[in-house]
Amino acid sequence: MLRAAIVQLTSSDDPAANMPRTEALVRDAAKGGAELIATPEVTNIVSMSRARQREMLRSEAEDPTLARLRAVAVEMGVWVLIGSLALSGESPDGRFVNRSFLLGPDGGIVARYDKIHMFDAAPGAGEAYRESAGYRPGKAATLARTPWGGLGLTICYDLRFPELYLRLARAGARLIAIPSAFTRPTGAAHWEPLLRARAIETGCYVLAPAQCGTHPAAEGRSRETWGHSMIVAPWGEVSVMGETAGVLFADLDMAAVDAARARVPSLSGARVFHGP
Ligand SMILES: O=C(O)CNC(=O)[C@H](CS)NC(=O)CCC(=O)C(=O)O
Repeated sequence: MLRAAIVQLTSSDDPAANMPRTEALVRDAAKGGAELIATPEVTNIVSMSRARQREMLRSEAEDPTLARLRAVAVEMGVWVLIGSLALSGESPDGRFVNRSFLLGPDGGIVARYDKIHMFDAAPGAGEAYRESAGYRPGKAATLARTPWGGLGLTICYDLRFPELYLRLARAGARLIAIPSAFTRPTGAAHWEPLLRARAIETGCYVLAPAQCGTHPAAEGRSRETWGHSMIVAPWGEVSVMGETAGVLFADLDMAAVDAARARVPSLSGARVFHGP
């Protein structure tokens, strides 16, 4: 059994204000017995302003949220998946990166992953995002080794690209992280079915900690996120949060991965075919 926890947050555009709230919930999760604790996409800052991001963001080496959570991982003796940090100074073209970190219980960085698929979309209600203008996309899928098996690292909009998940599962993933900051319109329409589909088609546990609530407006644009953080079992059963910050625990029986794959062997059953 793995006791896992996901943390739901309403991150603001001030990393120094977000950090103690994040740390408090990670500590609550550890005190509740969680061995693996996952936080949402852009745990350190949600901002609609590139100017504000340029002012507040730091490089990986200087990021205070990363340093703080590494210390918490050591102190509490837990694995922490920082869903992502927005970081500057990592790309020669001046763009930021949207990077996940898996921390081991010794505080070491076990794996890093830069979000591959950038959210360039107009999901409705006058909202438009051009993530690729602000962030440099990653180019490499990442599978981390953990005591519970392979953990595939992905982020938010990646959820819509099922090939990535099939490749992670075929390479050995038994757990997949999908930390997110979903919009409200796409969350209402797509969040749960896409997460359940990824869990069912890969036969993996899916951990999907998300941002929720209302984030600071800037440049005349506001931002709300969907919340409803979820843990999905390989057979598709869901544990779900509401729309406010907090922690969700789940006891994961890793044998359910093998059981689901034995009942329906679609992960290993793909055939080579021609066309269209
Ligand atoms: O902007 C930042 O600082 C960090 N990046 C994000 O929050 C990204 C781009 S706006 N959000 C998503 O990918 C939501 C995807 C989504 O909602 C969907 O696929 O429907």
